[in-house]
Amino acid sequence: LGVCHSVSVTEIICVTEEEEENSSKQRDDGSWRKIKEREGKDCRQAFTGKKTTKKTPRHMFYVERGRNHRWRCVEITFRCPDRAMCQHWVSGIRDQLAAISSRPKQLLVYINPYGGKRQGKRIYEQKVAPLFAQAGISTHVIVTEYANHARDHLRTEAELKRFDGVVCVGGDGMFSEIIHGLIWRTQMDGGVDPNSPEETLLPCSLRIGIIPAGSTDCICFATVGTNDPVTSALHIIVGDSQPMDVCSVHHNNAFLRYSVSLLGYGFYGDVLTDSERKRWMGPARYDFSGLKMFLTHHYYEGTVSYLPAKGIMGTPRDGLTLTVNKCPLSTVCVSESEDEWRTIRGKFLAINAASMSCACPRSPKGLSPSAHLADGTTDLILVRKCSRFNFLRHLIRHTSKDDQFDLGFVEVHRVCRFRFMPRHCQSDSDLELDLQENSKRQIFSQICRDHPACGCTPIYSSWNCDGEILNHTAIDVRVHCQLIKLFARGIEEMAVFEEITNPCAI
Ligand SMILES: Nc1ncnc2c1ncn2[C@@H]1O[C@H](COP(=O)(O)OP(=O)(O)OP(=O)(O)O)[C@@H](O)[C@H]1O
Repeated sequence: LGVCHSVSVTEIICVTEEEEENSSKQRDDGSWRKIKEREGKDCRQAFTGKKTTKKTPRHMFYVERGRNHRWRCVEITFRCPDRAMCQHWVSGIRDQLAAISSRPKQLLVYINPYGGKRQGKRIYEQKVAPLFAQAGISTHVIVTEYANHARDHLRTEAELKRFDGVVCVGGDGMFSEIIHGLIWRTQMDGGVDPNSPEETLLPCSLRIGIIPAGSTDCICFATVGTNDPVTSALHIIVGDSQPMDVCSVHHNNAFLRYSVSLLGYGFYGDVLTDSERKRWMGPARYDFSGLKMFLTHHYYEGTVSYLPAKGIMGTPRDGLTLTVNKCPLSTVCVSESEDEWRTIRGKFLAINAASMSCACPRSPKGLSPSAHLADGTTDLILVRKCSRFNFLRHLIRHTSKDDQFDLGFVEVHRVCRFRFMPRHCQSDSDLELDLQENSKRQIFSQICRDHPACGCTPIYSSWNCDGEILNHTAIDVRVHCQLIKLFARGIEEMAVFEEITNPCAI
């Protein structure tokens, strides 16, 4: 082997004492070889070790990192001629593992049996439950029976004090249920009114783990770097913690939904609305609706106001992608005085707020490549009315190295709060002002827009809130810094694990 010379204790899953019957696997030269690969598991159970001399054995245990951020559980067998020495090592490692307080011991698990390809239960039972058992984690498993079962259970019934974390087995919709239940419950228990956008919400104490088993697993991909149930299970076992911002979306002082990834009006709202009508097409519906909405080229008028974030590290265009440990731990948001607000009125093809990069296998850079998970901000991207050709240039840049914001009709602002008011909701005085300012031609186009039957652009779009359609178009959005925590660590850079400098390494 000879490649890895140390392993961090924090990445050991467990130690067990081997039976002596395996002695046939010992080599005469005093070195140790891989003894088994566990069948039926994605995780290879390799176990290697090497004695440098007969009397001074050395041990290596590690979570093996594969390609594309995948982790596998690696098992190493060490045999020692001196039984007391062996037991000393085993108990020493066990003591160190027990001292890691961030590792969960009790988990509440929700499985959506109907998410994705309906494999949630099988994935959990075959790939995840054995790893939890091996790591000594006890679980309370609930297989959901209807939509919002997990959310409602968390809101009212779940005995949260018994658990160190909540795990959801499913897709982004299931994750959304979990955060809605957990955040709501935390506010209720703490006496905070979740309806008011002026309230600072209380952070949730329980961490959330995502075992990807849906048709869209974007949150898992953006926080772990891959959609692999074993990798996610191992991040949970080692007790990773990744704080994450959450946007609360309100309409007239009433809470609508929470968002952690994308809030999109115009293009992305229309694509979602159209694709929901074509569920029978399966995942191909997103491509179909995307092409259709690109060709229809609708734009929408309205007013965007935002509170710029200050005191933060970085800008939406600094090219710094999110990597492990690089996210600023806290943000100083501006004092919310009214004169700090900025207002933009116009015609937009898309208004997007990306609270994370929104990277996915199709768009590895994502909507806002430099968005951070936990800095208390969201990147507000405004795509003004432009030609189809220009809009296509912007969209194509999401998949290339070119900067998608480096176009005259696109602007991006890092904000901690924003509001949107579609033009048809504006007050009469606002509309009058507009009419005076604008030309006669625009008055006609307004009349035209009020009668969509003529085939002109409809007057309003819908908000796509993490894959759900909102019932209102006039919204008030506030970012809550690090409101939740995930069993994840962001996306690791190679250097992080090539060079193990942890003093706690063996
Ligand atoms: N037992 C259940 N029966 C029906 N629906 C459920 C059940 N449990 C959860 N759900 C709902 O199923 C929806 C989709 O679940 P999930 O996100 O796990 O899968 P998905 O395949 O990624 O979803 P989507 O169809 O949105 O791509 C969620 O919004 C959730 O509320």
